[in-house]
Amino acid sequence: MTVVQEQSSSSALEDFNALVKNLHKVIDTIASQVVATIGTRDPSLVSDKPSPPASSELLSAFRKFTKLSDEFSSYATSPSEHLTMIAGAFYESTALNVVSELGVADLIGKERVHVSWLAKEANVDQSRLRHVMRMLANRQVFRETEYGSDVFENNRMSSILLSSHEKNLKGFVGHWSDDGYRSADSTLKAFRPENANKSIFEVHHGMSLWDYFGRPEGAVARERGNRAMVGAEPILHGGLIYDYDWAKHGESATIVDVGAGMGGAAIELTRRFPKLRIIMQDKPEVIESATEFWKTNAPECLPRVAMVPHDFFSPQPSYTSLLPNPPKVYFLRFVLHDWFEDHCVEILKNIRDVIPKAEDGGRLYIAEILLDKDSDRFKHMVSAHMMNMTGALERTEGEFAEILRRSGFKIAKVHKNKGFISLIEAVAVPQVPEL
Ligand SMILES: C[S@@+](CC[C@H](N)C(=O)[O-])C[C@H]1O[C@@H](n2cnc3c(N)ncnc32)[C@H](O)[C@@H]1O
Repeated sequence: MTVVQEQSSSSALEDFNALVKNLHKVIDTIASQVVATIGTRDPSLVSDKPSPPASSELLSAFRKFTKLSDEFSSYATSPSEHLTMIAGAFYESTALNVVSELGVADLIGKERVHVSWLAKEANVDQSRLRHVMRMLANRQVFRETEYGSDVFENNRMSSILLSSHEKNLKGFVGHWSDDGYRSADSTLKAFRPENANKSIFEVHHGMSLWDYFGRPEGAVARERGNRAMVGAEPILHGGLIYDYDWAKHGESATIVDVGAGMGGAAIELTRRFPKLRIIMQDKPEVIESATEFWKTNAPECLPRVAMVPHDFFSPQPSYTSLLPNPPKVYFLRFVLHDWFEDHCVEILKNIRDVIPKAEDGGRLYIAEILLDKDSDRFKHMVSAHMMNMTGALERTEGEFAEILRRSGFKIAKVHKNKGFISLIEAVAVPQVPEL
């Protein structure tokens, strides 16, 4: 055991001063960029207009700010208050789930409405609903016209709970604060050594998330999970689609989106690159929902998309005999973070068997959150959610390098872009290691 030396008060002060200096720096960047770049963003948060895309500099300043301000708040609160806030964070989470399930944002629409009317329409207790609405308004979700007025309206945050919003966050909220919340109840039990190879979800439900999704009683959760990936699009893709030139593989190249889900990424890609083709692979029931989703939301792109039921643990189709232009590019977004390392290797080896050589244009792209020393609360929460639902975690670049090495690939480049996800570009190495 190492004995930790107590930090001297002068070095603690130095740390604090450095933190304040860094915070000032990012606040200055944000302030000047907000004025210069997104001057139209309504600072009162009342507007329901989508925010214009922010610059990389601004997004990176926002990320730094969240991390530094969290650190700063630990100086500003007592340890007991700090821990209480962490212990009680689930109250905000459940409050959000309640308003999402009740459809409060839809009921409010563009009006200003009294909580008594809301409670009547939603058939719930008025004083409890008021309490929840006020707690959320205090966290900038909904706005009470004046404290104590009991009159609420939607704002920029609550507007993404509107069902009419193509990328509404209702699925995400349910997936995290209902399905995730429930199985998180078994966290401590899952930490026992006998459960090391199971996700918390599996310990709780006695079956994996994917098996649960495939059963009739898991249909609601599956739909939420699928919709979560679409709703999370604005948070997650950041620069994935816009900062990277996907057309460099050829204007009408074909990309195989492995474990594509509803095609959250594929929709954006086909919209942005009007000749690009995508082969979307996923489980049959997901492909069925995805087809319906595309018919409603992106019918104009559908002719360039092939929806293919495919289990990524079975050999990849080679497509060579089927297409004049067989695919050279394989893409996995938020797939590997669902799986333990050995499973990831299995999935990637199946791709390795069919992907063209690097010199012939073969490329594997993995879009995932990469953990590093700058990772903030958001990234750690996503990682905790993965540990809960699927057993895996978010990974570092080094951990991906090892998974790729074992699968017969190597990293060619890591593209950092706006937003949370990084894009790992990998190429096949001639020899797959025997492991
Ligand atoms: C976290 S979601 C990511 C979806 C999509 N790539 C995205 O970023 O929106 C993981 C996806 O893997 C799919 N999946 C799980 N097991 C699979 C399997 N054995 N074969 C194919 N897809 C699978 C799930 O159905 C789900 O759509």
